[in-house]
Amino acid sequence: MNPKTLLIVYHSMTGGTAQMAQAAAEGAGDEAGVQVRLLRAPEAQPDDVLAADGYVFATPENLAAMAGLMKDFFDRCYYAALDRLNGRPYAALVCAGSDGQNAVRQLERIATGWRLRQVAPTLIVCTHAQTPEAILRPKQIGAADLAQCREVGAALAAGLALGVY
Ligand SMILES: Cc1cc2nc3c(=O)[nH]c(=O)nc-3n(C[C@H](O)[C@H](O)[C@H](O)COP(=O)(O)O)c2cc1C
Repeated sequence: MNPKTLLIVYHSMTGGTAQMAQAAAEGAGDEAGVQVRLLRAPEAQPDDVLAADGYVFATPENLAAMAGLMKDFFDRCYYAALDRLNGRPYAALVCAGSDGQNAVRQLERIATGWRLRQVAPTLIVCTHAQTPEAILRPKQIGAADLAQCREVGAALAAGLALGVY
C-alpha cells in the first residue's frame, strides 16, 4: 500500500507554535507507513496540500486572528485546492497568550470550506503572555501541552495508516 502523507503547516514568531507543530510531527512519526511533512506556512504550496492525505494546521493567535502568514498560506492555496480535498482529515493547534478562540473560528471555517473532516477538537495552548515583554519573549511550551500535541499527531497518523478516514 502507498504510504500516506500527513502535512503539518505552521507559523511561529516566538517559538511556541513551532514546538507544538514539532511535537505533532514526532507523534505522527511513530506511525510506520505515514510520511510526515512539516512545513512553515510561507513554504507550503498548493501542490503540497493536494499531495497530502491529512493535515495539521498550527498557528498563533495574533490580534484576535490567526497569524497573517497562516492566513496567507490559506489565501494562496484555497481555490487551487477547493473541491479536491473533500473528506480528508485534519486537526488544528493554536498557541495563544490569553484567548485563541478567534483563531480557532477562522481556521475551522476555512477547513469547513475545504470540506475537510475535523478529527480532533482544536487544541489551544495558552502561554499566558500578556505584557509586551512576555509576548516578545521566546516561548517554552510545557511537557503536558506538548504531550497533547503529540497525541493529536499520533491519532491522525494512526487513522491514516489504518485507512479509517
Ligand atoms: C502582535 C501580537 C498580537 C497578539 N494577539 C493575541 C491575541 O489576540 N490573543 C491571544 O490570546 N494572544 C495574542 N498574542 C500572544 C501570542 O498568541 C502568544 O505570544 C503565542 O505564544 C505566540 O505564538 P508563537 O510563540 O508561536 O509565536 C499576540 C502576540 C503578538 C505578537
